[in-house]
Amino acid sequence: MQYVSTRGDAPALGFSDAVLAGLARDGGLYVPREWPHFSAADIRAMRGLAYPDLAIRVLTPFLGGDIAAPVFERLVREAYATFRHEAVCPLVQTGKNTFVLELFHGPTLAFKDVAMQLLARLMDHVLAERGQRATIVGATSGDTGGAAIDAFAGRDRTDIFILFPHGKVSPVQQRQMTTSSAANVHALSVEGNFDDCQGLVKDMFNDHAFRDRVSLSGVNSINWARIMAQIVYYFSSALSLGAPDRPVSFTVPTGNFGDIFAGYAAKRMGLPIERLIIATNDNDILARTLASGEYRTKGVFATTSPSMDIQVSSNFERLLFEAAGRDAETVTRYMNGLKQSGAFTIEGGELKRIRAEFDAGRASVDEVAATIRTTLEASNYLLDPHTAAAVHVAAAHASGPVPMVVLGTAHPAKFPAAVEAASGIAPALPAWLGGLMTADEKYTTLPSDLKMVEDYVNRHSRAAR
Ligand SMILES: Cc1ncc(COP(=O)(O)O)c(C=O)c1O
Ligand SMILES: N[C@@H](CCOP(=O)(O)O)C(=O)O
Repeated sequence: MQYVSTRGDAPALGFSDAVLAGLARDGGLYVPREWPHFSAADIRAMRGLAYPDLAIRVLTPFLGGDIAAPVFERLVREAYATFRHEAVCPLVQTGKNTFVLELFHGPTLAFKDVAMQLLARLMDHVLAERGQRATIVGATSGDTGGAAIDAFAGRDRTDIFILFPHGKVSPVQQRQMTTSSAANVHALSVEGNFDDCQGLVKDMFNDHAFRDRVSLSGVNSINWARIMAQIVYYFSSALSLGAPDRPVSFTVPTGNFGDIFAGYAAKRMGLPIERLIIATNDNDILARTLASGEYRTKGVFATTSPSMDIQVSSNFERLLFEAAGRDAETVTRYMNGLKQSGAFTIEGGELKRIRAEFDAGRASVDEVAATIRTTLEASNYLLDPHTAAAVHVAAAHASGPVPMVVLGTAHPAKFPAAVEAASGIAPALPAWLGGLMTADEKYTTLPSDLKMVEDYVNRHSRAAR
């Protein structure tokens, strides 16, 4: 299996190289050259597999032989042994034909753990085989950072630098990043918003001299392995609901478009997915884009679902590549428009292809709060604000006999203030995270300035030459 860049101007890479590369050298994102495909019989044969076994079955075609089968199997089993639920990603019924797929039973209580626990082990393995070190730089609106720090803390071959927006993440999220005592962990509080942090990370990748000097790698969903690992839970949940003999729809709380792109990938691989529904909060650029065909950034609003407070939705580029028939020139033109004027217009045929697979809706802060309250009353189920945004949007798209699965992306205890204000219940952190809110914090505050951030990384990375 080879991976190609959405901008068409970077060399195609094998799996291990694509994992280490993160962003392609032409600024694009790697996607598999072709989608592996499972027949209905293949999918039927996956029924009853435990989550790690399913992950091995679904993901092996992406490896292209780069990782030996027994090694991959060990890494997968170790990754999912860190989860506190036997099913890893259990499916819970919350309504007549509606379900929440709980993705928050990993070490940091968000769906990011599902991919990050595997990615850290994969990277470590590849670096060890090659006798190399890497510098990992990541941007977070709250959850990726904590998950990455948990997964990479103490690993000798990597130093990890996480940029989070100063004062714009929840206290629990901040402490998951700032209380690590591992010497290879660097939490950087950037004076800006998430888009600024993500822009800095992409600029570091596009500064090739810097990139090569520090052996830069990325763990945001620009990294193909992040998307890849997230494909598995679409299979696990659809199988529980009768796939391949019964279609399923998914509503996904969306920011950077990574999680829902994994659903699109699952569909391309043969999983019978009826609709993929993008749920946004007040930062509704994707809902506006699907409605109008124009992708136009405007200011970021602070909401009660901070991890979705995003305007530049990185993985939408991967979908544009597919919708444009894999025409990298079209994608490059769109992305240049975005860089120059903060906007681009999607052409008719592409928009039609996107609308054929996706719907979109938005939940305001008030609608999120009302959904937390009404779901608790009706189903005795406490939602976090991100999942609540999706439950609100899903209600408008539920269609007859097709089950609707909402991706439950975070545990309510990560956002206790918003959840308590909405429901009157202050969700407690699990006992094993009990010391988090009293542990000492360690982080560095930096302006949103490329040179200053690069200088910091350069001085603190053991991979820097
Ligand atoms: C809790 C939560 N829900 C939803 C999202 C949106 O996911 P994605 O960025 O993959 O669209 C995020 C951030 O990524 C998140 O942390
Ligand atoms: N919501 C994310 C933003 C980064 O997304 P990623 O999936 O590209 O890592 C977060 O919580 O940090």
